[in-house]
Amino acid sequence: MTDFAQAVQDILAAGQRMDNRGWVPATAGNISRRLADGRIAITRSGGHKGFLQAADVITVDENGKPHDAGNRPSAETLLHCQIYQQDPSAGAVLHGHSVASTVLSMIEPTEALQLSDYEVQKVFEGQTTHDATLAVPLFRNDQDIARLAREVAPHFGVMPAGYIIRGHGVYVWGKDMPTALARLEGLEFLLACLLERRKLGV
Ligand SMILES: CSC[C@@H](O)[C@@H](O)C(=O)COP(=O)(O)O
Ligand SMILES: [Zn+2]
Repeated sequence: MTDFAQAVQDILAAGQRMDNRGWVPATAGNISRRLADGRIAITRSGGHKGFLQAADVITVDENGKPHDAGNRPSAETLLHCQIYQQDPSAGAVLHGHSVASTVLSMIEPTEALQLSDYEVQKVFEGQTTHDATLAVPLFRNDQDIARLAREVAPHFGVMPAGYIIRGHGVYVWGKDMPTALARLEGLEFLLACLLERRKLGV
């Protein structure tokens, strides 16, 4: 199987998994995988990520330009390209719109969601104990993706392999698709816990 064919399988399976968990409502979310030759396999813009077909995955260069000019990649392709440029170890990027990430990022007055005392924090690199604090940065939503990317830029190297756009959703990445999926699942679990606690007022 070619690297691209494997990436297509990875992306379709990730879309189904994210849809099953309720993280990609309507046409929300986008998914990509870096190929060994440096190209990026990414979802087309606008499709439902739970029902992706092989033809819904296309390739772009490191700047987000589609190799076939007729293809329209995800509207947020630049955010994926930025992650691959800033983190050479990144091999897969996932973006979803869960209820917890949307609601918590809208009501949090500070610049980050602080997660501590949770065992599951350890899905993120550098988190070796529940005693540590995982600070997931929050960025203002912006339809100008290049401007949004400039807001995110200074945080690489400081933030964990994930961030949240307010009222919008999460970006998470990892060295490969299983790692990115595990981080997304871990982060969504933590956000769900935080939301429950806010509802309980504790
Ligand atoms: C349901 S609207 C969501 C979009 O505006 C966007 O945020 C999104 O996540 C999906 O965009 P896409 O261009 O399909 O990758
Ligand atoms: Zn989105």
